[in-house]
Amino acid sequence: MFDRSIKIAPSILSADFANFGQEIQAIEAQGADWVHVDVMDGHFVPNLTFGPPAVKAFRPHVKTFMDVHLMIAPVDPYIEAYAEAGADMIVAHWEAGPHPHRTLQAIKATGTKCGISLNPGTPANVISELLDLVDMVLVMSVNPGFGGQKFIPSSVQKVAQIREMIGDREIHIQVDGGVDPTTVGPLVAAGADCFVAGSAVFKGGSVDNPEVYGQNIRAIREAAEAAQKTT
Ligand SMILES: O=C(CO)[C@@H](O)[C@H](O)COP(=O)(O)O
Ligand SMILES: [Fe+2]
Repeated sequence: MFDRSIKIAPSILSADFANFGQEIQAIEAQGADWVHVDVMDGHFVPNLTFGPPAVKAFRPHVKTFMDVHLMIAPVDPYIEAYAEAGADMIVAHWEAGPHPHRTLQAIKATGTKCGISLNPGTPANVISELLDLVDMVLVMSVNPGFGGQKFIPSSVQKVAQIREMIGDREIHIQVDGGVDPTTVGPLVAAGADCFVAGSAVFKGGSVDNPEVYGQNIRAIREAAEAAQKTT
């Protein structure tokens, strides 16, 4: 059955880079639903993060669901490597190349779940012909590349447009960038169900003080569920 419940996916871009195994275990023990891995190439975005060997090293620590957000161009040559590394879902950017349909077919061929992401400057309607291929649409609510940026409010309207386009298809809408207890409510009302949060989850906590992660996750979830009740 399709899971329409609120899902919180902490981004390990905000974790302690010397301690990923324990950080992943801590966020899961404190209520994370998914673990979000941000892959950056220093070309599509001005930052560099995790190659397939790093993702493979994270895999045994993830007991929930690992979504891998590929901010790389070209993307097609690396899809199989990230699938083999253990991604449960691979998300590619619409802007990563001229053939997003082919990219999504390549992701599906690996057997992992499949998502398409849109930058803040990209309108919703470009994915109308791609929706039958995806399990999730990721709406970027900051320009990709870094954690800790300010939420872009027009993302709410884009989520609503995409929810309308999806109709009765079983597709998640994930929002990524600047999500916290103050920004999540309108996103839920617009139709999103999955929320990436980096700084809002990891701020103030550590593997020695993991209860703070729990408090931070609960604060986002409570704000989201409150909005869901009134929608
Ligand atoms: O994909 C990205 C950034 O490009 C994100 O996943 C960020 O890591 C989210 O961080 P916050 O905005 O929640 O701090
Ligand atoms: Fe991300």
